[in-house]
Amino acid sequence: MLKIKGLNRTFPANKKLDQAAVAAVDDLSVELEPGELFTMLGPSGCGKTTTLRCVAGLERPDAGEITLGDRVLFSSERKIDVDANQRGLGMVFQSYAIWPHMDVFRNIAFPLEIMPRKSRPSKKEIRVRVERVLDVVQLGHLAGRRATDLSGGQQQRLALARALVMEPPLLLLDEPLSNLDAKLREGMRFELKRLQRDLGVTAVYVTHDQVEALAMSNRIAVMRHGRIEQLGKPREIYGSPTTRFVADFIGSANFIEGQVVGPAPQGTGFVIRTAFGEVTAGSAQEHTVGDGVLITVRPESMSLDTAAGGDWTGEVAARAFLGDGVDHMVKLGEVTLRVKTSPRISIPDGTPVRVLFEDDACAIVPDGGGGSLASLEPREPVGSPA
Ligand SMILES: Nc1ncnc2c1ncn2[C@@H]1O[C@H](COP(=O)(O)OP(=O)(O)OP(=O)(O)O)[C@@H](O)[C@H]1O
Repeated sequence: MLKIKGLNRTFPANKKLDQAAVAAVDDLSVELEPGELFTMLGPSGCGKTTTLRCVAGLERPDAGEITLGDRVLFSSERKIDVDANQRGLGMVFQSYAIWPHMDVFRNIAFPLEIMPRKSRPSKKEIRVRVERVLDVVQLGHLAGRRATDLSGGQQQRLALARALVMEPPLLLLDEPLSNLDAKLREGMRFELKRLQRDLGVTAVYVTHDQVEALAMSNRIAVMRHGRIEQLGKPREIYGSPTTRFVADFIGSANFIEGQVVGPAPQGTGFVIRTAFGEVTAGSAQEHTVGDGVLITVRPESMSLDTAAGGDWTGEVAARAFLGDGVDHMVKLGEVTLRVKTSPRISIPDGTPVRVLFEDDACAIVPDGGGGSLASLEPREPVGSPA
């Protein structure tokens, strides 16, 4: 499958525009498994699109090697750089450029019709292939409609059908759902995943939307500054972030500083003393008594008790109704914790509350990455006032 080795792409400085050089992709290596949906996730500017464009052949890397099966697509050492249109990859980008003057059928057939004569399928075969992908993306009943008369979601499926009709060994998807409204985007996530799985096509998916990445991917590479910060299954990335950056970027983690008191009396993990009380936290690493650590806890792994008093007592500072729950921002001294409760619970601002932790709620962040504590304050709740 796709193998990327030591990929580098630096955009040179531009003195006129007063721009410094940017290492958009910095020594990136990764190997995809056949049939997987592999997501590159990260904030704007972390190098996701540049990596994808290098694979597509739309961007020339400075160094590295890209191979697909036993075909070398790019190698700086061997001076190989296969043209984009010779790589035979399927691509769906954010702005899915459909041809407005053609109907749905022609939009899909066209890439086959313009293939070089010796590899071009017969007219009959083109028809069969187009009808098959129309079926897959469930647009068969709209084959004769003008592409511009389709809804956003239908246009998106059309773009996908046009990529699939080429029967590519690898599908490259760059934020293909970002132009759709929230409801449609959610539906398309599952549809896209179903299509990709049913067809058994390997896909590289680029997004900055962590929910999308968690919902769709077999594996996620969280990227930062042109490098992969963590690579793993969605559950691993969410449950066991290995750096502060990943914990903060995926979901809406809380962070609390503390000190190791000793091993937990039961099971694995350590007892951590914090300014607000003690808590047990799991860890993939060894720690000694007195170690300063940072623990992370998910908003949905805590609950609130209005019979306040004792350790972990704070005050509700703000709330936001999210539909499937209520985010309570609880102020404990200098720290604000985001606690997600069931939608039936709404505790008024100013109420003293005690924060309770589920078993295995807390994990010690190994902290391989940077990010100051100040930047790790929970973001404002997104939702309407509860
Ligand atoms: N043609 C270019 N010339 C100069 N700098 C560029 C060029 N293309 C990208 N960059 C820079 O390279 C870095 C990585 O960009 P890239 O588009 O790969 O990021 P991204 O993670 O896909 O971001 P986004 O989610 O905003 O698309 C950014 O700092 C960007 O400004």
